[in-house]
Amino acid sequence: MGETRPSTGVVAHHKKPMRKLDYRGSGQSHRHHPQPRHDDDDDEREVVLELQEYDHHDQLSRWEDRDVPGPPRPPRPRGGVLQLRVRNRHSRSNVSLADRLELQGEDEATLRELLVSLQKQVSVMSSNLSAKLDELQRGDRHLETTVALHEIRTQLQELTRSVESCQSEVCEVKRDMVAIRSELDTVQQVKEEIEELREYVDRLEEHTHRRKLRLLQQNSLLRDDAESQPSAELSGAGLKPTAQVRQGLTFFLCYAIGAAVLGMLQFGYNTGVINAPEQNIENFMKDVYKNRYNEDLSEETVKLLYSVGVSIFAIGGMLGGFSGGLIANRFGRKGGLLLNNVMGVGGACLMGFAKIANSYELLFLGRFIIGVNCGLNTSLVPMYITEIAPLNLRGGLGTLNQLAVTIGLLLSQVLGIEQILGTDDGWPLLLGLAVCPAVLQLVLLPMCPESPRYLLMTKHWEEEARKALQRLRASSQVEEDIEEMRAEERAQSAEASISMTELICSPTLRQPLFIGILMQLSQQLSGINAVFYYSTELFISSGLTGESAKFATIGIGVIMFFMTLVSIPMMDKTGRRTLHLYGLGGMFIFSIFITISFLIKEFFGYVQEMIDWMSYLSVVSTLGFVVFFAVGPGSIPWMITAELFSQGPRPAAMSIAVLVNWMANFLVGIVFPTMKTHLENYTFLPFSVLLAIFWIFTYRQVPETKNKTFEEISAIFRHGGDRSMLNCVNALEQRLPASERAALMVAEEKPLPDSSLPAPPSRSPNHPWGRGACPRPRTAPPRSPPPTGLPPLPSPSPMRRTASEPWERWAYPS
Ligand SMILES: OC[C@H]1O[C@](O)(CO)[C@@H](O)[C@@H]1O
Repeated sequence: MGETRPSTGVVAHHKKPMRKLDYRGSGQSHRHHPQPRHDDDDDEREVVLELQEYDHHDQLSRWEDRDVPGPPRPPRPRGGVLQLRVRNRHSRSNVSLADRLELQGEDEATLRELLVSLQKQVSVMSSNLSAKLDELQRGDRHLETTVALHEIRTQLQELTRSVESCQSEVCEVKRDMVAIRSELDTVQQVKEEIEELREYVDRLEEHTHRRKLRLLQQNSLLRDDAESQPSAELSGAGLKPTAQVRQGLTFFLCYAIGAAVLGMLQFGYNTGVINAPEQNIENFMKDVYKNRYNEDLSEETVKLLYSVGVSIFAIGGMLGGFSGGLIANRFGRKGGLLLNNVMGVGGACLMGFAKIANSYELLFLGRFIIGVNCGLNTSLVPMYITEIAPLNLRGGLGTLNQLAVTIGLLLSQVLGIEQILGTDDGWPLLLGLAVCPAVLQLVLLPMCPESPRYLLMTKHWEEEARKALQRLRASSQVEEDIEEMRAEERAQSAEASISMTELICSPTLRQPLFIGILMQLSQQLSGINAVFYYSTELFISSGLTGESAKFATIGIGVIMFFMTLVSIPMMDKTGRRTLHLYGLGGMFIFSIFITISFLIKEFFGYVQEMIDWMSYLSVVSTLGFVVFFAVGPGSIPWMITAELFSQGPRPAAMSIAVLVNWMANFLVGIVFPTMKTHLENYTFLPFSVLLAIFWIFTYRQVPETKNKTFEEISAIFRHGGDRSMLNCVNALEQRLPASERAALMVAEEKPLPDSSLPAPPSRSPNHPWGRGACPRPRTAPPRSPPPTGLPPLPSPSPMRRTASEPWERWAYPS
């Protein structure tokens, strides 16, 4: 009974022929049965092992050669087929028994042999089989790989499509790259041009610095040599004597400053005038009330009414100070001052006639109007002085603002004593005398020139500006000043004026504005007015008699005046920042001494000697406090606020800073009595703390403005308020060796050839912005070079040559 397995027909396809392993045991070992073998004979016992094997590689390669994705392929045949056929010869039925027995022994041995051989064969087969299985398994992996490859192929095709679309994108990107590259070239070109422009500006700045240096040195040299050197020597050195006159104190400069500071005198006078006749004014109020309502005013109400009279002045001051910038731009510095005097006269008259009119309301109104007048003065006068002063005298002349304030204060203190006008009949005249500075200024001011900076940079009246400068400098050689103004104008993009909102929002102007405000606060919150308003009381409370306390207060005014006078020459030598630091530092120390003197009185008041000593200490401390105020914080805030800004933002900045000053002044006046009640011996301690804070702030933030042009000061803030520049007086001065400085003085006095001057960079005609499209929107086409040989300068806008409005014709008679 043969057991067969059908072999698969796929065999025919294989390259490798079917391998047929034929193990026929009978033919190998049995000699008794040499019968021929018949494959189909079922007597024969045979073992046939057929092993069919596919050549998978062949099959795979044929499939894989088909590159067109076809229908799903049939599953591959799994490996090969093993056929094992065992046929038993003993299955024949016609064999005899003897034969059978004979055969049995043989057969057993044969069978055993066969079995052994079969076992061998099976083991060979099994090892073959496992080898085959291994192969087959490898074949499986091939098949799986094929499927995977198919998938990969599909994905590859998709990938190909994506690559194609990517290629088109790459083309586009390439085109963009080309465009970007050309733009980069353009940017590079622009960068180079900016670089050139920057170099040009640097050279221009250096040129201006050198010119300034020459002017400064001329002045100091001429001052030193005026007595010792013959004029021939000066001209031999190439220095024109006119230069000395031009940058020095000319008659018109002194005249104009004298006329202007009357406004500050007015401020000082009205600040102090109300203190001395306090009792007389309160009597007047009581009388008026009694006459009107036929009843007495309570002491409290009188005090309240009096404090209204005092503080309404500060409220007017705030209003006037704040509107100063607006007035300065609309009517000019001189024009504004002239108009302001109308208010000065009006306010003074109202106060002077209040008693005759039997009305304390008139007194209040008069105080308010004179307050507005003083507020405007504190804004306009420092602005005017700063603008007309030559660079090297700006500090000293700026100090005259405060000197005038102290004169006004002193005058009011002296005139206010009982022996002069501090009486029930005298006080209206005392207050009404405020008409004098106003009238005097009305008379003097029309002859003064308007600020040339205002004329040139705000109004663009070049001719008027030149004339004004010529009068102020007493020379026709004013081109250098004009040039400095133009440089400033160019640097600020010809901004005629800047509004307050623009000022507050501008990042470059915010820092100087903050400094300006803090400087004003350092003046008022130092506690100076606490001393001024309440000094008599302070002295009495620290042990002085009423009489000596009054004289000590006048003494304070006198000291203040002299110290301010002394500080004038120091301003342009030592510098504003340094003096302000000295001033605040000294005030801090003496404020501590004031507190100590109060404490000594508290704890050792029972010892008479101690009381005497303490009175002495308190007077000396207060005087010291005032002396140091005069050194710096008295005058510097007024001038430095004007100095910190260039022409455009200056009026708006002054308005804000002056408003802050008045507000702080008002605050101290209102709060100090309460402080005294609550803090007692420690009343001055808050001022000490504030003084320390202001000192630190000044040290860290305030730049030195001495000998710097407005443009140079603005540049400090444009460059981010570089701390290293804070105390630098003149960067270029320090960079130049002494020999070069001396050479410059001589060489630069001669007109400079065009070639020695920085040449403005020219823009290529194919510049990407196009010709003339360079972003300098506010400048106009260049004009012809000025005589000093500087490069062509742009003019900000068409010049209006003459005054046209009625007030202008009145203010600037031609
Ligand atoms: O000189 C003292 C006076 O100076 C001011 O500070 C103005 O500069 C006044 O507020 C003060 O009364």
